[in-house]
Amino acid sequence: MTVIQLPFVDFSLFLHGTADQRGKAAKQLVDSFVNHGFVRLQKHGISRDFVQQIWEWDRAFFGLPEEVKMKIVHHPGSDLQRGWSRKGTETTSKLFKENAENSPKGKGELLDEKEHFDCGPHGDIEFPNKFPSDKDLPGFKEFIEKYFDMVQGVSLEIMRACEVGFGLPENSLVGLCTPAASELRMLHYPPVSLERLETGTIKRAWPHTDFGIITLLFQDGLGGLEFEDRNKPFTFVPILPSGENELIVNTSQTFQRWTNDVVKAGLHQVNVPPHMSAITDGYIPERYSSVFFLKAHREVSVGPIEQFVTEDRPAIYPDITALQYQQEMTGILY
Ligand SMILES: O=C(O)CCC(=O)C(=O)O
Ligand SMILES: [Fe+2]
Repeated sequence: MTVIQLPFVDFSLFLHGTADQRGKAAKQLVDSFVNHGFVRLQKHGISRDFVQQIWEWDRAFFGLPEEVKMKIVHHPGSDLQRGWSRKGTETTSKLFKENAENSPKGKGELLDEKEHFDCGPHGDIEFPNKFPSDKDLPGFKEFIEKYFDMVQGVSLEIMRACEVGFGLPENSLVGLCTPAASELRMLHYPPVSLERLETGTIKRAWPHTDFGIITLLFQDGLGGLEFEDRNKPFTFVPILPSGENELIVNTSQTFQRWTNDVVKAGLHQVNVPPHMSAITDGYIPERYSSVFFLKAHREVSVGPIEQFVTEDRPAIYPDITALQYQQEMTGILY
């Protein structure tokens, strides 16, 4: 049996290399997106130190008393997610009918065993951010805003690499992402018993694809993220933490729509980490991760862009705005 190896791309070659190196790195990135919907980036410009700080803030936020997190609770609906979503709120299983089809019948709702904090761009007027007060968690808002800007910047460089890799005009993708409408998410997966997972109605996250253009992800040392083996649809391969300060990037639905299915969204889930040694007394330890959903500017269309529409490949998706699309998809999650 051959296990798929997800390629590593040294992104510093795109950021700082010669024209030839930039072109090669961009091609590797785009090939991995097309083939797997996923890639791992090394030397992406976010330091190991900074990633450690993400885990510290993750622990600080999720360690707050429930009544403090309740002050910024997210209310389910089609509005963009802001503030704290408690366990059992977002239900990724609803995004793919295969989840219900594959589950043991009559076992009830398929829930995610996770809580998260979400925020949008600074000073978002349409969907205001909800941060804990300075009294409840001093420094959190400042850290998150700095992190947002940093990772939005890396995302736009990845979009530039996609422009080069696909031979698209400069700014044809980057220009669709400004002003920023992206979302940053901090995640906590509480400890969970194997017994509970074995009911077949609970997963850390059910197989799903994300709604934005691309998703940038850091996971802690425990692991658990898995991507689809496209040779065997709806089966999954773990992305083992390599210890290399890697940034995992997956393609999402807006990219699939823009490229008229040339770049398909990467299907993924969060499962029991593959090393059984991580399991103590029948419990899987808690896990932290953080994701950044690069989103198109809200007024931009998520229909196919002109370079991906030809006589042989007519437009598959309708022209609706990124905001309409996002709200439609968010509503399905509850
Ligand atoms: O925690 C992870 O590794 C994945 C999270 C995820 O897929 C999501 O929030 O969309
Ligand atoms: Fe996801």
